[in-house]
Amino acid sequence: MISSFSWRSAPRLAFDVGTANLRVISSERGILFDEPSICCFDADDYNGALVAAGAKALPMADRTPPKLRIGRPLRRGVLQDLAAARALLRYAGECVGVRGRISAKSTLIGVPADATQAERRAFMTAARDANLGVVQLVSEPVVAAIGAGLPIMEATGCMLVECGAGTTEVVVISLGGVCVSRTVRVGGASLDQAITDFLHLRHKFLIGEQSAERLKLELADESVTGSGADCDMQVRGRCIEAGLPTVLTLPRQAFDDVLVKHFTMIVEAVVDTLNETPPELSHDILERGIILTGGSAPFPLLSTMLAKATGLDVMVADDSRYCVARGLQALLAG
Ligand SMILES: Nc1ncnc2c1ncn2[C@@H]1O[C@H](COP(=O)(O)OP(=O)(O)OP(=O)(O)O)[C@@H](O)[C@H]1O
Repeated sequence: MISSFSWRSAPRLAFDVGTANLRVISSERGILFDEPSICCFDADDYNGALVAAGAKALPMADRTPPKLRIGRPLRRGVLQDLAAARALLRYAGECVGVRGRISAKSTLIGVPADATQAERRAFMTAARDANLGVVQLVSEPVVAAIGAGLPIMEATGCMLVECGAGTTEVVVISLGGVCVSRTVRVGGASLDQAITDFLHLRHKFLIGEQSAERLKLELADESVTGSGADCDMQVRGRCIEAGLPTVLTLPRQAFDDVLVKHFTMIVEAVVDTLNETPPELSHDILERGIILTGGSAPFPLLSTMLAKATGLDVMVADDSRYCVARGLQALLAG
């Protein structure tokens, strides 16, 4: 329940720690820091000295010699690399002017709604090690709903799908609490991986993480590719058979199966959630439709498939990738 967020001294900062991006938010100035969730360490150094973090570390991914190690704090929404989390949180804190230890009860961190106790403890440990003081964890989809401007405190059901890089969270919220929820550990990052696997297995063609991300964003942008089959996609990488760098040209349509398979997992989670939703809340959702938030929300095929499977209106929130950040700012402002 939102009303249970209470603290003696008001929090000053909030951290939206995502699989793809880390954002730091203040109540007065909004987003102070917005960079990729990635670090590069010196693998030869006993203490694993930090070489670069955030935007400076991103171009290093897939391009490191053996003496460097790339670390990503989260995988599929779960904190998996504590050293990277600690280093990135500390770096972000320093970028926004955190010096020394923040006073107790001064930081909010958004976490997936289904985070286990162990996962929550891992976030607390990373935040403590990064000198962020005592932290309050808040449920990301609820915060996203606040950021999307949904009337979550009212006696009416709102269905929201938070589409991130590592997780997709489906919630039905009413009276400030989550009534029904489902989390699937798929998102923009697993779609990048599915595209990479498809090119590897079907076309014997290797591409890196950043090329997969660029290709996915092109596929998502129908103003560039159109939604029809008559557009060609050019992919730069290495042909396995020739062993040489080359350009592969494929029709846009060649990626349809990969995209449909990926979004089907999300559609199933939404349909399962609707199946469990009590009838009065179903009535409200019929009127209000489904709201999509998060960075992966603008993919047009997702809205199309959801509308077809449910018969409901599907709307992407304004500036969907910043809904969690806006919600955290609203919570900080009280
Ligand atoms: N226009 C777009 N269309 C489709 N996907 C997009 C678009 N813009 C960004 N993305 C994807 O959104 C994802 C990042 O979203 P977001 O910042 O909400 O994730 P995150 O908070 O880091 O992840 P999570 O909350 O799942 O841990 C990336 O996978 C990125 O490729």
